[in-house]
Amino acid sequence: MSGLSVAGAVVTYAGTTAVADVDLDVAVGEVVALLGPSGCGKSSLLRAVAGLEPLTAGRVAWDGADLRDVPVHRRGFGLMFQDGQLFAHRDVAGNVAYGLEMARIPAAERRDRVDELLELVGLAGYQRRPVATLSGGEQQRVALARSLAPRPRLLLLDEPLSALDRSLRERLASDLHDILRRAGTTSLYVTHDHDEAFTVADRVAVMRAGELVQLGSPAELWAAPADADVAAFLGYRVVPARDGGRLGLGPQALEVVGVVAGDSVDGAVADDAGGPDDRAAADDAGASAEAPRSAGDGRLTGRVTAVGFSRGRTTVTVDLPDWGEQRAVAAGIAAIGAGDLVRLRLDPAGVVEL
Ligand SMILES: Nc1ncnc2c1ncn2[C@@H]1O[C@H](COP(=O)(O)OP(=O)(O)OP(=O)(O)O)[C@@H](O)[C@H]1O
Repeated sequence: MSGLSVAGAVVTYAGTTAVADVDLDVAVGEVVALLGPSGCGKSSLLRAVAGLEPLTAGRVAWDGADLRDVPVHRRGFGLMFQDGQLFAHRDVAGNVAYGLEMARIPAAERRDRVDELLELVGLAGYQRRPVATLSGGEQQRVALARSLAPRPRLLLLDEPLSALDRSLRERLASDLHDILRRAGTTSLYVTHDHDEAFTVADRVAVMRAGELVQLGSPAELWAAPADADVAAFLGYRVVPARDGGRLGLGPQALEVVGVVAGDSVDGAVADDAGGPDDRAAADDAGASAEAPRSAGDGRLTGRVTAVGFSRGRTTVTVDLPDWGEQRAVAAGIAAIGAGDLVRLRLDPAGVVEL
């Protein structure tokens, strides 16, 4: 079985092109995320796969069979949206059983399947709860159970977590990863959040202005973003490199290795950090209280403008010559404050050349 195949897909609205010539395959059992900023065409592509939006050109096929003339409800695809759109007058079990009733599954079998699904989504025992008494996260778990119940051959999820707050979103994204794998459900997952895409998906398709600009596993995308825009969208800070090109600094790329006593920054230093191959900068850990050397020795020095604390680590914002304000981690530096002059290490593993 070959799964989903999208070829040359174009979606237009009154002359505006929302999806421009997209090719995308999703293998059976695979979870692929469509990732991109608002308005880039993710939902339009998802809706075209569902059959909710007509294709202006191209084709959508499942297991090699063109779905052009197959209406939405006959595609065997499940749908889940940001707002789970639960039936308020039904309890949790009634919601999960909905698709099974439509498919005329016998009552006893329905009950077993509902129990199994609630167990899978972490809501065992919730069968009789009115949905209005559930938290937002629980409601989305019910919505997920409901869309998985009829065993869709493809599950289409459109920003299923975006109405939830961040910590809940992170936890549910990781649960979703496990649930979709355990259910073995082939899935296409729309999100504008790179962390969510990386957590949930096997492969991520980055979209921009209607086009698919890069497709790869989270590790592949992170290791080699297609261009500066993709890098920035994935969370890299794009800065100029000394060769006239650009570098992407990952969130852990800069580490404070010491506070410089007194003195001012002696010459521009940012252009001495050449990037991943600049081992001189990387090796420069250690000494903590000496004046910066002159430009050319591969050291980075900058002035702290703000100090924060995030997930158990001290982070600082440092103003660097040529690179402006950048975030750096400051593990193990006890006393550090705004105004301090600090020396930093550039970790080559956290930097990409663009
Ligand atoms: N029904 C419609 N009629 C006209 N234009 C539309 C319609 N739906 C979407 N568009 C336009 O098509 C483009 C792509 O929209 P789409 O919703 O697919 O993007 P998206 O990446 O999913 O964005 P978001 O995350 O904000 O939903 C946008 O410019 C949007 O304004």
